[in-house]
Amino acid sequence: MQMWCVTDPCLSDPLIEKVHQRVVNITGIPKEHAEYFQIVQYEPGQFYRPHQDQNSKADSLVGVRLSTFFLYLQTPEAGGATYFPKLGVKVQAEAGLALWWPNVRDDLSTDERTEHEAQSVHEGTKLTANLWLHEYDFRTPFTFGCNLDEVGASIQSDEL
Ligand SMILES: O=C(O)CCC(=O)C(=O)O
Ligand SMILES: [Fe+2]
Repeated sequence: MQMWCVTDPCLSDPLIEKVHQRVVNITGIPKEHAEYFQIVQYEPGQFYRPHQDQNSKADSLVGVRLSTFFLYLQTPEAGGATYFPKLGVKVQAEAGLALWWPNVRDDLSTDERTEHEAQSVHEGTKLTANLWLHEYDFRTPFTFGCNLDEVGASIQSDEL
């Protein structure tokens, strides 16, 4: 199950604002450059195949998805790790932890090294949040109703 925190009451929730402000403090990437929090819940047997998060054209209005800020909100009882096969890094899902990784190289080409997968949850529920951080302002064109599919930042392209 997934949902986007793109309308009220979620969007202006003080906790969401506070978490986003912390992301801004850590990354230095302005709030407007972020997509909206995507909340994803995995039940036993659910996973997300290996992929790269960058899906937005470099010459698009919003630019590339520079990096991913990823939060674990609920710890599953078993399984559900995030695995970066090219880096040989596996992070066990644990509520309160956050990961921040780059999706592109300096020349804005996709950085295949940060390909990753959500491994299958075996027991319990895993709850997470993605926040994709763009090169340019994402929120203003989104608010004005620009068709972001056409500019390459399809906010609904991520599937479980
Ligand atoms: O849940 C995870 O461990 C990773 C999820 C992910 O890669 C995504 O939603 O793009
Ligand atoms: Fe991902």
